[in-house]
Amino acid sequence: MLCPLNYKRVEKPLPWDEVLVEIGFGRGDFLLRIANDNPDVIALGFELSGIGIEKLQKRVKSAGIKNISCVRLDAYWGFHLLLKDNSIRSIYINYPDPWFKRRDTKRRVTSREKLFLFSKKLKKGGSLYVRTDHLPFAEFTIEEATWLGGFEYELRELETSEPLTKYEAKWLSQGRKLYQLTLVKVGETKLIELPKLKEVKELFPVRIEGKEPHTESLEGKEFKLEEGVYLRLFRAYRRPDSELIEALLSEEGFTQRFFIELRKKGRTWIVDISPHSEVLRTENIQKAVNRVAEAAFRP
Ligand SMILES: C[S@@+](CC[C@H](N)C(=O)[O-])C[C@H]1O[C@@H](n2cnc3c(N)ncnc32)[C@H](O)[C@@H]1O
Repeated sequence: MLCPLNYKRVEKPLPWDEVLVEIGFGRGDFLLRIANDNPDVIALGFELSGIGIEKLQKRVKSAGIKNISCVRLDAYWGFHLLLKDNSIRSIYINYPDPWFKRRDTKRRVTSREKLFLFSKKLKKGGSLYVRTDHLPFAEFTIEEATWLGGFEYELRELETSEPLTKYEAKWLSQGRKLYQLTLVKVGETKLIELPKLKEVKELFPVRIEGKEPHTESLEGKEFKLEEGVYLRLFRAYRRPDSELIEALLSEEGFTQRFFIELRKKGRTWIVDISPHSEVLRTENIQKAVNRVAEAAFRP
């Protein structure tokens, strides 16, 4: 099993029909434990921190655990891109960032859009377990789940002296009260429209004959490629026969940062994703290449 697994390269969705998923595994103590306790099931972890991924990779290797996989990706997009509907037995979220301010509630890992997606991917009867030291976070999650429908819930105070994770140890040492919220998928939810990321098999370079680029004029520009899809260009790096421009593409909130390369071959310039940038190949990445080629060679 790959840990880390490169979500840009794998066939999607992954072929797994029975998965345990942890969101934000930190050091990985809990993920290792559920993998050990359930050797016949895949335990998949999503984590944004590269350090967390590296630490887990080392521990998985040295312990010789075969049923763990991990991905460095926002769990929301991980669920969206990688997991089959009705394939998850349990989802675990231990001590998520609470995003205290009301205006930040959309960022919370249990906002209604995310709960909707989790529900789609959970098997019927499957559960989402959230541990937190922040009671308003648990109450927020209950409000969101109640609005959505399709879940039963139980909220209880945790009585433990054996920490499961780094943050659990930290909060226990400070004498904080801890809570466990369990949401069980019992039926269908209200529908929420999900973003559409269209992957393509291949990206095609653009060829421009007999003109010279002026990437300097693109620095700092922003383009709307379609509704909800924005391309922002940063610094350009120029040499006589090759130029690079740094780009950020946001597709309904899924962001990718990469370089677009312009390379001269004879009288032809070839515009393509730099071989040093690996991207998730989407229709909009192709549009970004096309747009840069068009704009860079405009007289
Ligand atoms: C407060 S720490 C808790 C870590 C660990 N679960 C523990 O209890 O010690 C939250 C972790 O979630 C990760 N994280 C936050 N948002 C995430 C997301 N959308 N997808 C994946 N990981 C996320 C952060 O990088 C961080 O490691």
